[in-house]
Amino acid sequence: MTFSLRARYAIDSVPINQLHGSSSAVDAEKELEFFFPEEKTFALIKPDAAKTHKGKAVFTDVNISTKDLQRTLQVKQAGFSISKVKEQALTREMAAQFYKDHEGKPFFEDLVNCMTAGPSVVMVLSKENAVEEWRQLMGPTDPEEAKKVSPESIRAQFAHDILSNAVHGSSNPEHAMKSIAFAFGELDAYWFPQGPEKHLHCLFIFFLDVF
Ligand SMILES: Nc1ncnc2c1ncn2[C@@H]1O[C@H](COP(=O)(O)OP(=O)(O)OP(=O)(O)O)[C@@H](O)[C@H]1O
Repeated sequence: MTFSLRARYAIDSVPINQLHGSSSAVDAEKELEFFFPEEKTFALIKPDAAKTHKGKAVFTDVNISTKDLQRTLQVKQAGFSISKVKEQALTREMAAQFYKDHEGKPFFEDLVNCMTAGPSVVMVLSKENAVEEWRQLMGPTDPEEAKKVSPESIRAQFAHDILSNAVHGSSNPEHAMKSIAFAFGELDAYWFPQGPEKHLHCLFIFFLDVF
């Protein structure tokens, strides 16, 4: 004989109706968003890496199914949704503005040159704790250090050197919003619907009485 979850818990003298299941895919999405809010981060594949790896590598575990897939690096078990992606060639003014915190440092001119050497791939990535997790996935700034402490990271695998280090990721949520506005416009930074790439895979069930 089989019992439903509700029936089984009722038999165990736990108040009935303590389970909830989303009544539709739309409700499930709303409830998931409520309990597991997604964060957005800004990610950029720098010109050298975008050129070198163009067309031969893919984001394997990201929910993306567009032709832009061809232009991204291979990232395993990342679990990000790519909400926005496009190719963009930064001007010198844009690159200098983007990295203005580093103005005056000895590598600043080289950094601007590196960022304007060709088109970059810019993306908005969504996931719970996206900012921190993308930075972990990138690895340390210097690929030599990345190879030692985080050999699976993107920089350990794809960076050329500390300057031409394959990828950028926002360092905090506020920077992420500013960079998204910079690349995609204000509206996109503060509101945009989930992209068509985001698929709902799970049925959401939670216990109402556990807290
Ligand atoms: N010592 C250095 N020599 C040459 N280039 C450097 C050096 N330090 C940093 N850079 C370049 O400047 C960028 C910004 O440096 P930052 O210290 O903010 O590192 P990061 O936060 O790991 O990188 P990013 O801001 O690109 O995500 C680096 O990604 C790298 O391209």
